[in-house]
Amino acid sequence: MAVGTLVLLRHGESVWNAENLFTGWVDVPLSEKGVAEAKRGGVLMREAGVLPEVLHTSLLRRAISTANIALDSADRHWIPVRRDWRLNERHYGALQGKNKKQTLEEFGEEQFMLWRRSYDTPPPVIEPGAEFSQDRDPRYADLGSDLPMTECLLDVVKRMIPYWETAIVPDLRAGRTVLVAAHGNSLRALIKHLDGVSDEAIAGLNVPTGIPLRYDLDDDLRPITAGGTYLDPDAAADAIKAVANQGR
Ligand SMILES: O=C(O)[C@@H](CO)OP(=O)(O)O
Repeated sequence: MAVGTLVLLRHGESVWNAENLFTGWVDVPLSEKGVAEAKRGGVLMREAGVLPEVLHTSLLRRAISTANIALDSADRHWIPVRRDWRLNERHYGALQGKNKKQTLEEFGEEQFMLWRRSYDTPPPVIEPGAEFSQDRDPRYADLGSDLPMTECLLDVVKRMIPYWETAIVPDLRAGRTVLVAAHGNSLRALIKHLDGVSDEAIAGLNVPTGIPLRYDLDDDLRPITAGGTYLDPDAAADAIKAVANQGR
């Protein structure tokens, strides 16, 4: 049986993206612009004839809302859904809730970019009980020692791959069109895995909000077109630059 189609969708702009704050696991809603981006993401899927048959999301409302809005505008609001913390955004540790511009000014470009984009340097850990910590959040009550207090991208790869292999791959092997609605850094982890991007090169890879990225995969689950295809390539190119320049 042919392997199905994979569609990756980063949530639309959140209110904290708009305010330039590190977000991570903090459960902020979409901004008005983010809602519009999600709707347009659904229109792009419908127009391209990319019709998801199953949805996988994180446990965060910006991804959940984006998927609901996009699928509604693609007339696919009825498909089955699985949600898992393993698709959550990278936990940003003690940086959660901090302003990116101020952090850049306080710590300098090199440290700022290490925390944002290095593969294996996590931000400082968040204190349990801190305002933006998730250690008392009931949705993560069963995680035990898996609950992160900070994460680098390598940590995200390690916790995301088991979900990819046990939950998403079986849907693809069954020939389904699979929508994964997630986050900038959890999708970077997945793209790294899919495209075999090196630890160094992944630092320069950014994912725009709200623009579906389509991957057709061969029998070995390798992308037929490296990097996949954005359903609106021009808008994606502009938005990728904006993400790369955040904090400036
Ligand atoms: O704040 C975050 O959680 C992420 C995504 O918005 O930011 P960055 O792109 O800086 O990793």
